[in-house]
Amino acid sequence: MTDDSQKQEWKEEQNRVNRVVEEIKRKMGILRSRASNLKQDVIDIRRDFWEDVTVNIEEMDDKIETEASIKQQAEFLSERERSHGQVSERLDILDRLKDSPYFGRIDFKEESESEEEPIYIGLASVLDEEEENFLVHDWRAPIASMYYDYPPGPASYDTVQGNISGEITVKRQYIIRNGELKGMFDTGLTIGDHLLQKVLGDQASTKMKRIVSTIQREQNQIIRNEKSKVLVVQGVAGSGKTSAALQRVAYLLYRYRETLSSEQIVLFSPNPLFNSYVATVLPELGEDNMQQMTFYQFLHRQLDDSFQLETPFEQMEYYLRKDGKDYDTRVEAMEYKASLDYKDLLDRYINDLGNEGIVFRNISFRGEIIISKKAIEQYFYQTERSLSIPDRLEKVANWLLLQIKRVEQYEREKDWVLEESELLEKEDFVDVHHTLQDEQQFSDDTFDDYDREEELLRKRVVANKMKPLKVKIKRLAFVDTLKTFRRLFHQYRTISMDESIPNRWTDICRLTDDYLKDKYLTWEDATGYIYFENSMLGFQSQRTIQHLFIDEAQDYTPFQFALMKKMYPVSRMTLLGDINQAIYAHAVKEESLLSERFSEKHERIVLTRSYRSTKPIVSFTKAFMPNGDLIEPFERDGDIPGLIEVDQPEIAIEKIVSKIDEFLAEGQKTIAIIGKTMEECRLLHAVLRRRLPLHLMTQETHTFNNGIVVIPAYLAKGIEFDSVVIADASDENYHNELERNLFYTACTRAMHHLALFSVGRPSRFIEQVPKSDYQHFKIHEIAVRHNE
Ligand SMILES: Nc1ncnc2c1ncn2[C@@H]1O[C@H](COP(=O)(O)OP(=O)(O)OP(=O)(O)O)[C@@H](O)[C@H]1O
Repeated sequence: MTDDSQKQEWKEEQNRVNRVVEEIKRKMGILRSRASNLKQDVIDIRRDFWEDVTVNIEEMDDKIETEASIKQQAEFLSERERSHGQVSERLDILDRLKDSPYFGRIDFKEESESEEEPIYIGLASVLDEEEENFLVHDWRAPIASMYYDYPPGPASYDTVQGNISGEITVKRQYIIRNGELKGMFDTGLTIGDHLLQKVLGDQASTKMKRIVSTIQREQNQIIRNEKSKVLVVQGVAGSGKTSAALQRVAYLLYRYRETLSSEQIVLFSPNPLFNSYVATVLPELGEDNMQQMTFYQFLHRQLDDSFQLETPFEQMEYYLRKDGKDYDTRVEAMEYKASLDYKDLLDRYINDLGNEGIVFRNISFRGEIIISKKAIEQYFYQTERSLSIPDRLEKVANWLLLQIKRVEQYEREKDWVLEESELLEKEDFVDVHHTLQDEQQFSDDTFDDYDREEELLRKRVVANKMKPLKVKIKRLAFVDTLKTFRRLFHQYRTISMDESIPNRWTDICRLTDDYLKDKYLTWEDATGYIYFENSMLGFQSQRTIQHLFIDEAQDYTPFQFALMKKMYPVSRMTLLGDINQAIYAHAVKEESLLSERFSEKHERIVLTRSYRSTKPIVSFTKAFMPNGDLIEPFERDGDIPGLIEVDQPEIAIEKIVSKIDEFLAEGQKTIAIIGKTMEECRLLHAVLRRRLPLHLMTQETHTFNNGIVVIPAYLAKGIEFDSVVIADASDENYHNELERNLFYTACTRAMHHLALFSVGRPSRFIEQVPKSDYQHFKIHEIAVRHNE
């Protein structure tokens, strides 16, 4: 193309941008006036609400009419509010589009057509003034999929009517800012390295970015996958798993907008910090956020307040300290209780409980046992054995409610009832009075009014008193689930040792019971207990949830996954994770959800390209991971990582401070000093806070700001920083297999710079990295003295 024709083309493209922006602005004008009319409507309806409804509650007919009138008015109001909400959302999207209406274009010639048609792709669709043709297609529209899937040449896409094929003659990318064309590239197979280079070279932020303009082909397969009930994504660090997951949510909400809403989607995230990190992506894409929670929150909300639940991070700290009480026993318990073998053991126990062993509670009223646990037990074990335990308990509950009715009749005659009737609420008296009046309409007999009133009052007193008891019975609180669960660790303590039972089983039983006695649930016990409780009392399944996303899926145990399947029985699942970032104790022995042997029927997508970090950082980190050669860096240049080895912690601190000063001088915005444990981080924070402005991130931290943070590796999961400092990369700190993964996780948080410090011998993992891939400085005391 000659210079002139290039200029001409640029001009034409800019003219088109202008036309589209004009149309967007015109539409915004219309919407603004619609929004203001709707707002005025809402204000008027609210102000005049009670004037516009006919309120008359004297007669039954009037009452019904009044209710209908209120309902109609309320519906009218909520319809206006809803419309106002929709118009505002559309305005928000158009506002974003007016600065950058599209980012891509393909010229597509359908097989049956003679001419190609340019398809412009942006964040959302825009129609022309006549509302007939698309000026911009939503990136999630079926036709837009070709932009992500094909280079110029033959291409096709699926529609509800079937597959449409043809040829892409042009594939182009744009950078448009404030309505001005800043860049334009014709691209080949991958979506322009140009643009990707630029986006990836930008600084990290405390909020995750959307990636719609540069989605890669393999990521697009995840985003648009509709076939699989269970989709497993194994992707190396920084390969865009979380990004793909979030764009997938946006895609699904668009694709199934008639039937799917954001409340029907749940994302399980690794820590509370991550929740806020990803919270802005969907709103920026014009969609509402899905429900987000950590697995800890999920389990915690199912326990009553009397339990104290250990967090996974506390378990991790215990594991990493390596010197806790009963350490070996507990570690073995962590491994075993993660497994499906343990779930089988629980199932076996639950099955046995169908014949004997459930511990029940006495039912007491006013300090007296009214139905003994023995009687409940007898009743339970007489019920039909072929029924499930929850069904049998339901029968017991019904029986108990009948018994309670009898007790109620009997209690009504007692003296305490009359005394307490004086404490009744005013409404109770009014109610009783009304009942009496109603009764009198049908009888002339008035001489026993007084007796009848007392009778009604007594009934009321006893009913009020019994109410909480009935509620508890309906909730099956007469089963002592905890005691029944604890029995397992007594009853099965000397269980015949099959292969799956761990060697330290007897000790595990003792230790488990010690914790449970104090109502302390260790993290490894939480899933088992909740599974047990739900199996006994009936699963509280969430049938409305259609899609479940599990990020960092490698950290979930097979048992946890089995529990989720029970809790979300109709949900499709997208599991995303990286086997190399498995950092929990159970991962040592147990099958991961991401391994090839994962027993669930699933479709698997593997992502091997790492986008987050510069090529030198990826080369450094892949060198010490098994199968690291499968990790492909994205071609983005940067400094090679530097390791400073010292023999005194004080010198390490000095060096860390000067490194961070360097980063700050370069204008780096987010800097993380990553430690292995919280204890290490607290120490670092205590020493460094006098020298640097920094924040300590703990498991309670829910948000973070630009600047310097001190954070343990396990809390930095899923997030990224411009520069990362590994505070102590010594062999003492990182030498076993889980520590390898922890170290990998920590280093791969860096986008642009990675600096490591080691007090004493550097980790054996660093020794696996070719010398040419990092700079190694040794500063020993002698040398320092010498320098002085
Ligand atoms: N197609 C893409 N276009 C632009 N940026 C991308 C793309 N894919 C990934 N990225 C960027 O790469 C970085 C890593 O992405 P993301 O956090 O989704 O990866 P991940 O696989 O979940 O990482 P990890 O497992 O290490 O937490 C982010 O900054 C993201 O914006």
